[in-house]
Amino acid sequence: MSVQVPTQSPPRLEVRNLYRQYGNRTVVDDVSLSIEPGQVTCLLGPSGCGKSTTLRMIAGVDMQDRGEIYVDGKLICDTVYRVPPERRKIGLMFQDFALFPHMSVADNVAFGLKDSAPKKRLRVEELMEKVGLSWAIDQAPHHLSGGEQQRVALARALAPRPRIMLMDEPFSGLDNRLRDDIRDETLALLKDEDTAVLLVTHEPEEALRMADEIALMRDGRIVQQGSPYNIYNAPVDREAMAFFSDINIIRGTSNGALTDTPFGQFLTPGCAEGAAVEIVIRPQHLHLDFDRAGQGPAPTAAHGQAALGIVERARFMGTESLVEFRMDYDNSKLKATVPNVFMPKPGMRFWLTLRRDRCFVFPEKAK
Ligand SMILES: Nc1ncnc2c1ncn2[C@@H]1O[C@H](COP(=O)(O)OP(=O)(O)OP(=O)(O)O)[C@@H](O)[C@H]1O
Repeated sequence: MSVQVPTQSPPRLEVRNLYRQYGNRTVVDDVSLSIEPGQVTCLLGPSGCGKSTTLRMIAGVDMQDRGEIYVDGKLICDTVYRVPPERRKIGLMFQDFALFPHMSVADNVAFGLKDSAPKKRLRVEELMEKVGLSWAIDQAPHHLSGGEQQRVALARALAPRPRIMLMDEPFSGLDNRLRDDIRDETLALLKDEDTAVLLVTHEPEEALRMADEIALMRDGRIVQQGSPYNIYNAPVDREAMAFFSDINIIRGTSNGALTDTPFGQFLTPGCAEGAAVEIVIRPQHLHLDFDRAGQGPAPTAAHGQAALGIVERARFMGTESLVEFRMDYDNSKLKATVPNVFMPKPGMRFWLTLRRDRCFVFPEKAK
């Protein structure tokens, strides 16, 4: 009897061990990624970390020094073999998406299509309806607003049914309110077309909002890859945590498997005795209690021990308030956010506790 081995289809896009050097500087350092149809992966990282260079190599407009790129399991580029950009079935969308000004919207969208005129028209009409711009099909691009032009650019990029869409900060030229709408519509359309998407951004909110998977990049390398939830809630190191929000750092020294802090003891297994340790927590996970004649709340398992802080400054931020404290134990500063309006006066005393399940312990970085 023969046993049927289930065959798994290869990822839509797979990048294996890409390297790129400019001069003697490595700007893309061993980057590997794989993206399934209908999946959005965000390449997220600070300016200059190598995101656009990675995208350009996948698009075929730059060439890697090492590594391979596959589409649907087929090699499209290594250091010897190279499918030219126009034959990769990859759509591109960049911040400066410039439509052709001398062509109508319909001709712009049909630009990459090789079908007969009636077929082209059908595809253009279908896409214009999907982006909510059927009324603008025969207009000149300059009659449309920035957001509408962005939608036309999206329709143009999607018209040839690319199997993969590469997007480099495509929404950064739009104002905030418009950007949220266009992001959501774009996402829905890309999912509808079952396109695999690699989106480059340096904005964590954009990645959290759009990505099925985030690849966090730093100095040319992917330092962490996973779902937005995991990247946010299980950061690999302090920098990964700080990329998404403000952080507070409480420093201590490991004493075997424990580290003493003014907020109580923390388990620090694996840290050498005497090693410097950082307990890192986001401002929204600090808890405040009023001072009761010099007394704070009793220690609990969930919040540990309370430490006294003196208010230095409080600011209202819209949906929450940010309070900055000078800590009584060593004059260090800690920040706490509180929902809604909470504006204590400078000099007021509060007892601060930490949500222990939201604390991360990292070895202190060598200076
Ligand atoms: N053609 C080039 N020649 C030399 N250096 C380059 C070239 N292209 C990019 N670089 C350098 O490589 C590094 C990575 O650039 P890249 O554009 O990939 O970064 P990025 O993460 O996309 O940044 P940003 O978000 O600012 O666009 C930068 O330091 C950049 O100056």
